[in-house]
Amino acid sequence: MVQEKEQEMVQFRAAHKNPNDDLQMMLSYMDTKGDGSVAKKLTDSLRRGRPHGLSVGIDLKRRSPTNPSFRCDFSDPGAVASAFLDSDADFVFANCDFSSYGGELNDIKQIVSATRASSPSSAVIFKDIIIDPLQLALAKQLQCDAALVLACVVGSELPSLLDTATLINLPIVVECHTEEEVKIAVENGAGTILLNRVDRFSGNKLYPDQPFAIQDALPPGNFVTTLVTGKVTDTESAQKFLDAGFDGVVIGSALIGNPSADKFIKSVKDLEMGEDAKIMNSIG
Ligand SMILES: O=P(O)(O)OC[C@@H](O)[C@@H](O)c1c[nH]c2ccccc12
Repeated sequence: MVQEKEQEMVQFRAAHKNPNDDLQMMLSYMDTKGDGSVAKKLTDSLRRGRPHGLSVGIDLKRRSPTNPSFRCDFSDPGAVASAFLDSDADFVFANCDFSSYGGELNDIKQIVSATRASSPSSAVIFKDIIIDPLQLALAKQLQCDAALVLACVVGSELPSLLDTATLINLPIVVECHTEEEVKIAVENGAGTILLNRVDRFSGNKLYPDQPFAIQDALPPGNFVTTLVTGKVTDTESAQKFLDAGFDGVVIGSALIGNPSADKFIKSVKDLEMGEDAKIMNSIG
């Protein structure tokens, strides 16, 4: 996946190499309008379930690299996004990487405009294999509320991508698998961490309890927004994430193309933190 993206980026960089190019210009100047409202919108949307409930995000994908049997050929991604938001989902990941997720730029435009129209406070997060700052500028140009960066893909480039994101005032969601990745992300100022339970390096194996194992790497005081993803298919595990203090879950194949999706969203959103967990989380 990363190699394919590298190839694709050769052309993309060439198309945007002129210093007067819109994306280049965006990367060259600090966004001085940054007053914290962009970050606040994202946090509010990702923490809409708080103080005692979970938020639900949708991974709007037609294909899944971790689950080859999944496939859903919707033609109007804006309408699909609106339908999920009407069913009380809180935010949407819009997929850009065609070969892995079956998304494309036009999809993102449609998802952004449909979301602005039907649920303006809901965040749209640009999801791609991000390896170049130009992609952050693209996410900003498409008016996404944030972009996803995979810690395992960018490695030592993570701090500089986070700096670029700060410069252009685009919040970043950092996807992490390990405690080490969480530490590096947090040390470098990441405001939102997405913990993925599916490890792409070990043949897409599911580690159901991984989020709990790496929670210690998060700073105390709820400053960082935390989401869990990877084969979230039942309310029992969602309840555990809620009690452990996570803010939300991101769900893909269990919702896309599922005729009972609205019921599943409702059942997750109806969960309430257990009494012991309320005490623990108010201290932690
Ligand atoms: O519920 P699923 O089909 O397991 O997929 C969701 C998610 O784990 C996966 O698509 C994913 C991996 N990384 C992400 C980052 C953002 C959104 C979604 C994802």
